[in-house]
Amino acid sequence: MSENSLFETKNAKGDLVYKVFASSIFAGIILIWIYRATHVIENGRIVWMGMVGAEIWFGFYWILTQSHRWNRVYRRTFKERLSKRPEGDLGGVDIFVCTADPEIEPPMLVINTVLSVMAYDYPAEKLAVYLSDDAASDLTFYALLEASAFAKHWLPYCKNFRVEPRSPQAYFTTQSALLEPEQRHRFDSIKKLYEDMENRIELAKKLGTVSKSTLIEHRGFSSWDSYRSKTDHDAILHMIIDRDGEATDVEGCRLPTLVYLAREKRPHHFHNFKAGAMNALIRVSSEISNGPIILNVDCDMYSNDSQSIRDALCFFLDEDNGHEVAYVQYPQKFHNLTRNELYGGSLRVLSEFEFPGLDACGGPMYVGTGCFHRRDTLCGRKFTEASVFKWKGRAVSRSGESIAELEERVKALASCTFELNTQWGHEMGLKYGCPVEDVITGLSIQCRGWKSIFFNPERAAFLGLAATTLDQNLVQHKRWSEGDLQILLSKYSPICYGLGKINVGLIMGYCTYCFWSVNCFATLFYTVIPSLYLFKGVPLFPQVSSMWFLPFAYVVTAELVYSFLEYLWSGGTALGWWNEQRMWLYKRTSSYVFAVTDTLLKVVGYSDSGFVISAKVSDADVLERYGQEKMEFGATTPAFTILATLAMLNVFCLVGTVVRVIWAGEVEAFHRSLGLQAILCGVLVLMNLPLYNAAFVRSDKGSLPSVVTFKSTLMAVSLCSLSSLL
Ligand SMILES: O=c1ccn([C@@H]2O[C@H](COP(=O)(O)OP(=O)(O)O[C@H]3O[C@H](CO)[C@@H](O)[C@H](O)[C@H]3O)[C@@H](O)[C@H]2O)c(=O)[nH]1
Ligand SMILES: [Mn+2]
Repeated sequence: MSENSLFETKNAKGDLVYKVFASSIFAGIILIWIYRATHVIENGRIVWMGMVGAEIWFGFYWILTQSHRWNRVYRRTFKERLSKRPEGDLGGVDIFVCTADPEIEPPMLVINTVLSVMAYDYPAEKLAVYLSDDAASDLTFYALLEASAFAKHWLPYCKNFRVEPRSPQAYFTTQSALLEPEQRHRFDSIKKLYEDMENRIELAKKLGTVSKSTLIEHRGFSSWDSYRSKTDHDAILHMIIDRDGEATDVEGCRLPTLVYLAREKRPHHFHNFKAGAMNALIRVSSEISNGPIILNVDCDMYSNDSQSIRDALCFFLDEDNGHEVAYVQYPQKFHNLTRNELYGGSLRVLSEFEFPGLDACGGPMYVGTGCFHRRDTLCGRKFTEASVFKWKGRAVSRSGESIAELEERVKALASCTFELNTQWGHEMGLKYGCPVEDVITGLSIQCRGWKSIFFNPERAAFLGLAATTLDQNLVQHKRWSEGDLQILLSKYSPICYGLGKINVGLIMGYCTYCFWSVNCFATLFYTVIPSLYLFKGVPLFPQVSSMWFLPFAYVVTAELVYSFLEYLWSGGTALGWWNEQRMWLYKRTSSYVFAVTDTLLKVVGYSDSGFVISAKVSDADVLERYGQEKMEFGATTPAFTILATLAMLNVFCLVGTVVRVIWAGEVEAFHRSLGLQAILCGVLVLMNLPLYNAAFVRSDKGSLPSVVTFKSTLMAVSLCSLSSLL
């Protein structure tokens, strides 16, 4: 590392210890395989094959996950060295915020994100913020106008008092009362301004319309004259703040450019969801600001650290390694998690272990938000040794063009027909046709020779909203696991496409996610068959007294203890780990099942995968239960039917077995041959305690609907009786 390096990379501590440990697990897995090969179950060939299949799968999958842990690297930046360079050395950064539905993503949420990124500690004349609104909502547009006026007070306030975070909502809710008198006064007045703005926006939302005077005041609203519906309208583009214009804040300083864009939508033109929105933004921004660096965030992911742009630039501008870097990905973090992460949505282990592991093999995936890209790479440019990062983008010249003329010209880039017969969505921009446009785009960038960087600073750079109900979590995971599986089956499969282009460890790393959903088969088998056979009194695992018992016991216990420690090291709680195990089970037995089925249907041409937008607001009573960490089962969905059936089945098998053993006095024989099976079944029952509670005890709206309880009980009883007849 030289004196001028802008970042440093360190290897994880305790690497060797981990490698020894992992090798011992691997030995255990091999022994389990040998045991199965040498102990065929005589009267039950099919079940034996199922057990073999599941255990081969688990072993194989475990090997894949080692790519995340074998080597890990952690990054640190030296911003102070960057700031020694003259400010003039910094260039344009364009920030894209995407929103798609004013009901699911309320305008107040969206503008808080917008304000937080407008307030980055970065020269305003080099910053441009673009909001893409896939709903073309005049309410969102109105809120953005309000935000632009509020920004004139907010930005100087943030800079004068160096406040963090710079999302006003987050700032006002976390700010303590201990302020210097001078700031106190400004604080009160800015808070009042914010609340007034909020009231006006909420009022407009309630009335369903913006006040007449506002309508007349701003020419922008006339764009809605020809609007028919959110899937049928012209492109709408407004430069709300033009940094080259006269606009300044209340202290006379420049403001960043602010642009509203709703790309054209027509019913017979497919819009490609977020990927389509991003590509329209890439083109539109290239004619307005053309910043060589693009940051993209979801509308709920506000900036929590005003220094993040400078951190990210340390990687691109580093003299030794910056030329290889295509994108810098920050972890997704959330501000609405409960203490014990009821739905396991914190992605903790992913941020602390898995992505640093990928980073050691060539770089993390692109996960759609909190990611800084080089514009030219995103547009398809290949890596060469000469890819040294230069600020000199094509300067945008506006020779004598008025804002209205500029808007009119640039709008054409956001039309439905613009992309016809072009490479957009294929070789250029984000890729189309996959529910995880981000992952497939990142993979193809890496396959063109680029590296990426994972940067997980002490202070979270971005904070978003995690899903707050079980159903939402399962739906989100269905989208992710389905998208990842589709990548595996597409021409961008990391195995075929990536081989020879990226590191084998990285291919394995991608495969861990691509094979997520495939886990459903082995998991379903393991949660049903051993329990049913326990009920029948047929052993499927070695006896406790046998030597073969040891590898099973070792692999399972050691892996559980390790995953527990990993979770604690990542900053989680013990109960949080337990909750995550439950979610692990629930995702594998529901989301992943649907992901696999839908993907298969898509392959044969029967279905099309969409993009179900994650809910960002919930009813007050749902939120209250979420706060109390009570699982939300209050919906009649096929997913809940599966989960409840499995839960009932296991409890019936366990209870049935206990009754039988005590009745017949077989305790000793049972202990010897069915010990492991009973433990497995017992653990499944323990994991499902919240479900039984929701089915039989609770009576609030989050309890399991009685039709689901009834259906699942019926199915579980039928399965148990069927299996004991066979
Ligand atoms: O047609 C669409 C659909 C979605 N979005 C936006 O995409 C973002 C992400 O959508 P969300 O419903 O919040 O999905 P998540 O599951 O939370 O998103 C994760 O996973 C997605 C891929 O499945 C990535 O695109 C996201 O960046 C990543 O945060 C939001 O800002 C949406 O407004 C659009 O702009 N247009
Ligand atoms: Mn989201």
